Amino acid sequence: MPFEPKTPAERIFCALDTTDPAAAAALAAKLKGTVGGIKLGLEYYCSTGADGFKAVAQTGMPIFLDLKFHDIPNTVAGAIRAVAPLAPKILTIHTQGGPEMMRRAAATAAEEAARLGVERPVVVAVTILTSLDGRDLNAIGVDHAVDDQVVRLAALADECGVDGIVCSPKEIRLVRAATREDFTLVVPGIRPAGSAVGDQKRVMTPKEAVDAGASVLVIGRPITEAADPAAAAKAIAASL
Ligand SMILES: O=C(O)c1cc(=O)[nH]c(=O)n1[C@@H]1O[C@H](COP(=O)(O)O)[C@@H](O)[C@H]1O
Repeated sequence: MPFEPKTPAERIFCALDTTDPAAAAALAAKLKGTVGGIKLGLEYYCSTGADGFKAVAQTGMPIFLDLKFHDIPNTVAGAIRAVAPLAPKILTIHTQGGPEMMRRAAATAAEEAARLGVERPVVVAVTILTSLDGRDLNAIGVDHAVDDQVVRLAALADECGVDGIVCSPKEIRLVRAATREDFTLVVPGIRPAGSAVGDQKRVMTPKEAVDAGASVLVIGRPITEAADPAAAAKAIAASL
């Protein structure tokens, strides 16, 4: 199930990395209409759980639940069943759990959504985090260049039947060439010209990422730390 946004703004999912459900719901309401959805990740979910998810979901915004599941296949399948009633629009797992884990994750997400009668989440697998560079890969024993490793993991994820991957904007063109046409490419590491890079190492501007073939742009601090987040999101959408 590919993710097919109809407008530039719908491609943008704003990452709300906070522990405060009231603040997250208020910001989600403010961003409604200027972005396609909200991404809730480890910091938020570990602090607020399913109730925190529901607090943001009741704004009506599609939710991308980014918990990057990475464990043995049975445990990941159980975690997917546990979050399935929340019916997230997008859900992350990790390629590095391996082929069997990815296959089980894709199958479980489909089976559980059908059983519950909810829309199936778009399941995407994280390749190499955008905070890593070649030196970091070498430090964990991977001797391939970042590009090569991302393409290898993307092709494996495609083979295993997940809907797409998470990669940095730098690898989009290579991944597009190595995967099926409707593969969903979720891309963090997005920085409008002039904004602080922070802990991200492989970045591009929103327009460069969309021109290269990104399906979804994950953008956090350039929107959430702006004096006027809705205006910042609108300016990014206009730049696309
Ligand atoms: O899976 C992700 O969303 C993710 C993968 C990755 O490789 N890099 C990455 O930054 N992310 C997430 O994307 C968001 C980026 O936030 P900003 O750096 O503030 O724009 C964060 O919530 C990260 O958890």
